[in-house]
Amino acid sequence: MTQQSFDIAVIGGDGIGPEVVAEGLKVIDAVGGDVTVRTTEYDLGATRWHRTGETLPDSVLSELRGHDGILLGAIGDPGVPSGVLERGVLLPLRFALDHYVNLRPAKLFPGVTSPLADHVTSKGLDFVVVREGTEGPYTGNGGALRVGTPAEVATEVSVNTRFGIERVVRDAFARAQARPRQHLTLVHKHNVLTHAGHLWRRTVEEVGAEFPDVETAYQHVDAATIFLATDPARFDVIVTDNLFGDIITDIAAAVAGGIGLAASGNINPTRESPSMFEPVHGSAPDIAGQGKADPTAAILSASMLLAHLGLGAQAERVETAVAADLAERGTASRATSQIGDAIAARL
Ligand SMILES: NC(=O)c1ccc[n+]([C@@H]2O[C@H](COP(=O)([O-])OP(=O)(O)OC[C@H]3O[C@@H](n4cnc5c(N)ncnc54)[C@H](O)[C@@H]3O)[C@@H](O)[C@H]2O)c1
Ligand SMILES: CC(C)[C@H](C(=O)O)[C@@H](O)C(=O)O
Ligand SMILES: [Mg+2]
Repeated sequence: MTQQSFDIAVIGGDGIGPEVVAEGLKVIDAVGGDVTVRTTEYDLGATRWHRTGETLPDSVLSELRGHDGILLGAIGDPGVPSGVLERGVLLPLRFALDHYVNLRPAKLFPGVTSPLADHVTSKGLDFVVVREGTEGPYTGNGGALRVGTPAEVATEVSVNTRFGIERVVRDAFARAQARPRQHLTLVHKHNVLTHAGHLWRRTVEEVGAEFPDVETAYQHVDAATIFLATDPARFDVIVTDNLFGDIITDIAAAVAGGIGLAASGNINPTRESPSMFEPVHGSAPDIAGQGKADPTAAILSASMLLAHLGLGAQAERVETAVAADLAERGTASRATSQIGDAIAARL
């Protein structure tokens, strides 16, 4: 078999980011075989900002574009004003690299304890959220007037384009079509957000005509949170906007065994720019530096990266090793590096 080699950019970032990414890299190394993964580390986040005042320099962005994929830990730090790094590093990466599919699987692995009752989880919990990644209220379309006065006004306009919705909806339908259940739920709030909501609803109806095998459903986002907590088995693929997707994927992570297990991919399906894989969680300042963050989400994100590179067999091996580790782990608390070592050892 021919040796395959890939160039991966690594952004540890802030807080527990570098701690969990190190374990993801350990696992990628352990996959070995005829795959060579060269990694280049990029220093982005609070440390760089304190040192230089920079968030995401153009030169770094253009170097990142030259890689086959990006593995990221987390961005955000309590020592930096809120939003500076999130809006200065993380979102510019997702926007500039046109990561319009933010893919967030939620699956309850055997042996993992969910906060949901057994009779709820016995029906299964295995769905994927396709979160739009480049639009909605995230675009920065807004502003503030008369700041600090009693007459202050602030706006954050949600931007929804037919182009942006259609491409992510088509991707979600294709994913639903390829899954055994062939079911897609649109989550929005078209009873109140009538302009954006109806555009999403019509787009789902129209694109859906191209996927006659896929059954569709609709849920308002508030009701969707009920069913995520009481009957997650009803979901197969969920498609939703950027902000609703952010919120429901933290709930999805919680019911699937915890935020330490939830992986994600910021994907550019056209492959015109590298996709970026990262845990759903953030920099967890409350536990940073203590070696107790769960690196499983970062390891599963690394596995999604391998799959994206066309290394499906290797990705499956990682997922199998993670499943075995989770089944054995029980409620024992283990250090970040011990979990990474145990999963790598299974490979
Ligand atoms: N993609 C990202 O880079 C990303 C995602 C979410 C939040 N953030 C940023 O991270 C910072 C902290 O945000 P937050 O506190 O709202 O969310 P968070 O996800 O960092 O933490 C929420 C809770 O989950 C726990 N937690 C998170 N990851 C864990 C892990 N791997 N193992 C065990 N426990 C874990 C934390 O200890 C905390 O109690 C903020 O600056 C935020 O903007 C970044
Ligand atoms: C940090 C923040 C910008 C980010 C988001 O809202 O997308 C995070 O919460 C996530 O879920 O990746
Ligand atoms: Mg989030």
